[in-house]
Amino acid sequence: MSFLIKGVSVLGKGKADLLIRDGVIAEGGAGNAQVIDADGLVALPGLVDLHTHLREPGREDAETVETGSRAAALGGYTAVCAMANTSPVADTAGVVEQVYRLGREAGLVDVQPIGAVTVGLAGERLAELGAMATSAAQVRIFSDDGHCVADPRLMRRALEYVKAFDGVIAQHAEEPRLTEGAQMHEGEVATRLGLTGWPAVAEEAIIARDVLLAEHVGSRLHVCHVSTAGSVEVLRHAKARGVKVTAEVTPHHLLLTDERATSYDPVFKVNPPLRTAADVEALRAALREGVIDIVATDHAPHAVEDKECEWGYARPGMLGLETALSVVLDALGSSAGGAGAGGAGVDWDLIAERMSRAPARIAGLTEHGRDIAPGAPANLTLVDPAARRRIDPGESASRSRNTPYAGMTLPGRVMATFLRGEATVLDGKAVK
Ligand SMILES: NC(=O)N[C@@H](CC(=O)O)C(=O)O
Ligand SMILES: [Zn+2]
Ligand SMILES: [Zn+2]
Repeated sequence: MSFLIKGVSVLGKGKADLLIRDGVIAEGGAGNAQVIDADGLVALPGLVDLHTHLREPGREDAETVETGSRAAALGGYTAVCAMANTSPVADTAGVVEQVYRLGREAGLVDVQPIGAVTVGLAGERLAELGAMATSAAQVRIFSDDGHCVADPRLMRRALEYVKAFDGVIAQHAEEPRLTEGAQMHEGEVATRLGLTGWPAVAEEAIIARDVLLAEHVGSRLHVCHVSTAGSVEVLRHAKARGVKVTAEVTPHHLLLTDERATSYDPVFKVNPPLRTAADVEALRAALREGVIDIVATDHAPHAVEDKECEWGYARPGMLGLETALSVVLDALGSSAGGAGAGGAGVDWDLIAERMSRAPARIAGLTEHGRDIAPGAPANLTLVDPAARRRIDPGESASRSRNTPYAGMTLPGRVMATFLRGEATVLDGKAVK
């Protein structure tokens, strides 16, 4: 199968024809390639998500590897890293290999399993990190996400252990003693609503500790879902000292604030919680500047009974894969004076760096996040920057419906996605 993508603007610059053949960006005659009219479309390297919850094994009613992969492809992704908080937990070679195999079978994106740091995410003893690293899934990222590796000695040992194979520990930074019973961001809104607060310092204290630990042992640390202005300052300081730390921000923390909780709609309940407008501004600036390296979705599907209940009982987490690029275009566009018609003013190279190249580098996914040039694997996505779409939860390819953007109109639309030269999305629709 080959494709000729006609008149596409690669990273928003100029116009070119792209030939895809035998899984790579090719040169030469188009032959009998299927022609795609890409007038007005922007080509980006396929997006890479470093933080996705696929819920399989264990909660296939909320998401499966296949449904989550389809949502990812529709969002422009060609690779996702699947978090370990499944049931059973992905803390053995057997479970990570199962998730890896399910991803290959679905064939919609490359699914790279993340291994748990501790057995059962219990924070008591290290999981079989080496066995997961040498398994068929070749795990390089380890995380207890959903839980913080709170014990500093365990965190130190995990950081030391993964150094041998250039692995990285992705930390969910939340000091558990400071967030007992927490329901939302600790601040004015929480006081008004009478909900227990999740203070910014619970995140910042763990990041500060962990960058010092990473510096001490010379290992790589990745910080999940950074949500506060104070965390940005800690990261800035660590990076200036040369600590090997990278960080992510979610689309929702770039767009939404704790004011959303006034609706008491649990769709806005998430960990870490939605913060203040000042935090949102700081996160946007940090992402532009590079203090925050990447956008990661933290796509967290939940079944209806876990979300459509009282706030206090609802599980934290929200969908993200299908809306991430649009939210980022909206968030980065608006404070830069507004993305113009047809995406004028969008820094596409920055989008490619923060949503494809840098996450691919952190995860060690060498086939992704490559320049769109002859010989490179044809992992790419075509975006219509002029489109605007109203988000309808019923249209989601995810098995869950907990999108916080329902009814909002967002810029940009993914029109096509290619994984190793095979179309996974065409005309804005999933191919299989
Ligand atoms: N983000 C969330 O609120 N929830 C995540 C876990 C996590 O990312 O901490 C989940 O697994 O549902
Ligand atoms: Zn988390
Ligand atoms: Zn998560």
